Amino acid sequence: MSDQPWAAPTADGPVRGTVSVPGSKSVTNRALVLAALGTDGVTRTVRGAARSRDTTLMAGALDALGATVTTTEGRAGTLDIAITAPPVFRAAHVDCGLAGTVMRFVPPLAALADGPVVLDGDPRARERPMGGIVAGLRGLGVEVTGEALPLTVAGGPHPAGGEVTVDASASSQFVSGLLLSGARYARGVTVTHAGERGVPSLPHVAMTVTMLRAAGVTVTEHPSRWHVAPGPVTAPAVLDVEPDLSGAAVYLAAAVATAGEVTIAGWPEGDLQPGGVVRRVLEAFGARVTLGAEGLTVRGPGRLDGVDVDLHEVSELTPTVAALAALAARDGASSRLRGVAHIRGHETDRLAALVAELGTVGARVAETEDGLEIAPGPLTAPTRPWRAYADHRMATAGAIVGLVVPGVTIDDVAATTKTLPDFAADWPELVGAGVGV
Ligand SMILES: O=C(O)C1=C[C@@H](OP(=O)(O)O)[C@@H](O)[C@H](O)C1
Ligand SMILES: C=C(OP(=O)(O)O)C(=O)O
Repeated sequence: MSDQPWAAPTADGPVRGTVSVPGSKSVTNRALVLAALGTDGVTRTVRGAARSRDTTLMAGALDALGATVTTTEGRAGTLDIAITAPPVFRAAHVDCGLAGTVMRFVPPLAALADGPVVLDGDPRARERPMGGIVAGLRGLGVEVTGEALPLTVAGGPHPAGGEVTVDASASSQFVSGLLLSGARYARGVTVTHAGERGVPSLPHVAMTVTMLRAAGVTVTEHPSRWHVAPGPVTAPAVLDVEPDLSGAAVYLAAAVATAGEVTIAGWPEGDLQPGGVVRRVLEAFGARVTLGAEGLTVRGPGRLDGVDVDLHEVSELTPTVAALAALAARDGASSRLRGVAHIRGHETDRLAALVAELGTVGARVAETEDGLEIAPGPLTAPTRPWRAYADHRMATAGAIVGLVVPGVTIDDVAATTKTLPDFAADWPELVGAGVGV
């Protein structure tokens, strides 16, 4: 973290520009895992990966476990990461950082190693929920020491697999993690979710299923139950990574907040990420959204509408939506964000963090059992620097607020490198120059 808070640029008019966002960390990290699980000795290339902390951590984890990982410059600032699966994974120490995808996707793969694998991460990572992975692995015949990070997975290298019931209401990544390596378990893996709440972020489980199937794995889906059959894992030789749509939403929010116009180049046609939901959420604020040859374009309204949205399926959008809701409140509109109780276990407790940080600019935000309520009222000069809590999306939420509230500074803009390595340079350029970045 730098000692100096970062001055968030204030927009002196509508923000206009075209933005190319980095590849999705969710797609990249699944692709890296599937390449490392390959059963045919073929080298696979994950093309267009972001140079972000989470993807670097995943590549580092797979390297430590014995995969051959070669990173080269890709097009437009991206990375191409070539991965060859090892004959057998080896004992290792794995740094998960603060990456949910690393801490939940790697332990099931570590069970295929021929020795113990120790996983640890940032201080906050030790507080993030791991129950579904730990209980799930034990139910599948894998010895795990610890209930959260630091964890040791004993290694096998031939885990039995079978059927397991877990409570995945704290994170969809419990399900995704168990499924991703499931084909390499002797009996495959069947995961049933049983919990007080449903599995959040279900489109991310759908992403896992789609990418497994593209890797030749047989997956059967039922409500709250998924089965991966044992068998070969043979992902395509080149795995292309789509732009990160949750990252894109931050740049699009600049148009929504300032009655501007922002285009995201290369908006994906498929439904690997919930792009349609991103569009609908921004439209709820009164934005106009169009998809054309040049990409997805959002035009912001003069006055923002309040929103009443269930973000259970797209919970990682919550900080962005909360920032826009605070701006709508300034226009006299109240908002309600629902279905996101589990984000108390994200990079930070995002509900508490949003109440505290939006409060520093005078927003009247109350935490509910499963979300936030934002009451109408003016925004005022910040009382102190906006805290990022090492959370990329808290940092970008502060930047969105800073577009219209002069004087917002962010204590740790480097937190954005978790998924958006160039944010601290791109954002001022977009806000100030009104040209493509
Ligand atoms: O599998 C994934 O790539 C992700 C799943 C979601 O996690 P939760 O289900 O814990 O919300 C999402 O919020 C996270 O940013 C990425
Ligand atoms: C929740 C998030 O990340 P993670 O993959 O670390 O859970 C996120 O990116 O908003």
